[in-house]
Amino acid sequence: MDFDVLTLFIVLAVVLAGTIGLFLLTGGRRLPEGTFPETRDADDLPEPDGPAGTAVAEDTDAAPLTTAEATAETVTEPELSEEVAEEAAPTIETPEPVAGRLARLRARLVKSNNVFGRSLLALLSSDQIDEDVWDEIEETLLMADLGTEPTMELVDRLRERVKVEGSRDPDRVRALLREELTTLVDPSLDRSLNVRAAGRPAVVLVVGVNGVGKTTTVGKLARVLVAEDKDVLLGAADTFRAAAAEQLTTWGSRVGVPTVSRDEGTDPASVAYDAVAAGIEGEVDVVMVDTAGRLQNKANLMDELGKVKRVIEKQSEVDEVLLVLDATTGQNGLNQAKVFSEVVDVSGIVLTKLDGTARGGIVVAIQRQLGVPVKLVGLGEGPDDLAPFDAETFVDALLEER
Ligand SMILES: Nc1nc2c(ncn2[C@@H]2O[C@H](COP(=O)(O)OP(=O)(O)OP(=O)(O)O)[C@@H](O)[C@H]2O)c(=O)[nH]1
Repeated sequence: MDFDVLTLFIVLAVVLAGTIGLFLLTGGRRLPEGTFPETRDADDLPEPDGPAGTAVAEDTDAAPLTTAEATAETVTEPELSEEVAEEAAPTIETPEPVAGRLARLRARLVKSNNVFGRSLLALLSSDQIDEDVWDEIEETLLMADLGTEPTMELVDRLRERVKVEGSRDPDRVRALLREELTTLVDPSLDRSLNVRAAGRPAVVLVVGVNGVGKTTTVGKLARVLVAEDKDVLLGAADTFRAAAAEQLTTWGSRVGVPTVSRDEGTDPASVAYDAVAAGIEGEVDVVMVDTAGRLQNKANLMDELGKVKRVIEKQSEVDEVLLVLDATTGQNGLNQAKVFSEVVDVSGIVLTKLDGTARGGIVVAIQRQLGVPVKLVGLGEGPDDLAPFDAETFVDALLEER
């Protein structure tokens, strides 16, 4: 009898202990069979109905838990994920749309450059165009950095046409000047940017002397490309100054574009190589490589630039080599353009700071000397102050009445 009581007592104790243990393990919730989540990737889970996460937020008290609910509870820490989301999503700027940007920049071009056009018009409309007037016209063209040869050519053409037509009517004179200037600026040149490549990113290399606006141009151009829905990656191959890489990174991050940069003093060719490799790996549309400013008469620096291009070419063609020239340096830019072209085969010119000068004639001089088209113009320090160059718009802006 004593033995039976003892056995019963032991059995009851074991059952009670088991029940308490189970209760503690399950936290008091009833778990339906086969629904307890093992840790697994979210990808393995069935799609919950409705927007992600809402079911968990609304249903926490209801039993039983579904697999998705239970897993979400295990894996997701809402406060933590909100913090991460905030940190990972900085405010991305939306670049100015093309139409608005171009209208604004055209007005700026008119403002700084039509002094040149208007004085030409005034001279050509004068009652009597004697030798003094022709000398003044010549001087105006030279002052605008048109270059000697194009100036002589234009004056000859104008002399001839004014003589034949004999008209001083301002509208007629404007039309005539417009035609001749447009011919000089050459609307037939292909000014499109080569930023499309089949099966790989297009590679753009940006070069020039110090302080002309290379980094700014890369930043502005990245915005233009982002506005055109292109995936862009930047390479900071200006390793002379740490600040240059920071400047570029800032430009990029403002529009959500990543930048590959390395420590100051790193071989710029290796940074360029890494940037292009990252672009290929990430399957971006365009990789733009910024380089350090260098004087065209420093042979070692020009050799270094040649090496940057050659090293990139180990894994990709370079589709566009943009030489950035400061319009305010006038004819000086021509020497730079010549030497850079010999070293890296320049395919397009970016003429910056055209907002600060009435020397728009440099466009003609450069194209003549190099046979390379001006493709872009910088018209201010603002992020959206870069415009594609168009011969007719440019000439119209020169001759526009304000
Ligand atoms: N007004 C005006 N300023 C410009 C334009 N483009 C660039 N700048 C200014 O020119 C200065 C030099 O620009 P950066 O982009 O740093 O020139 P950089 O060629 O990269 O300079 P380095 O790397 O030192 O050779 C900056 O103050 C720019 O804001 C432009 O189109 N108009």
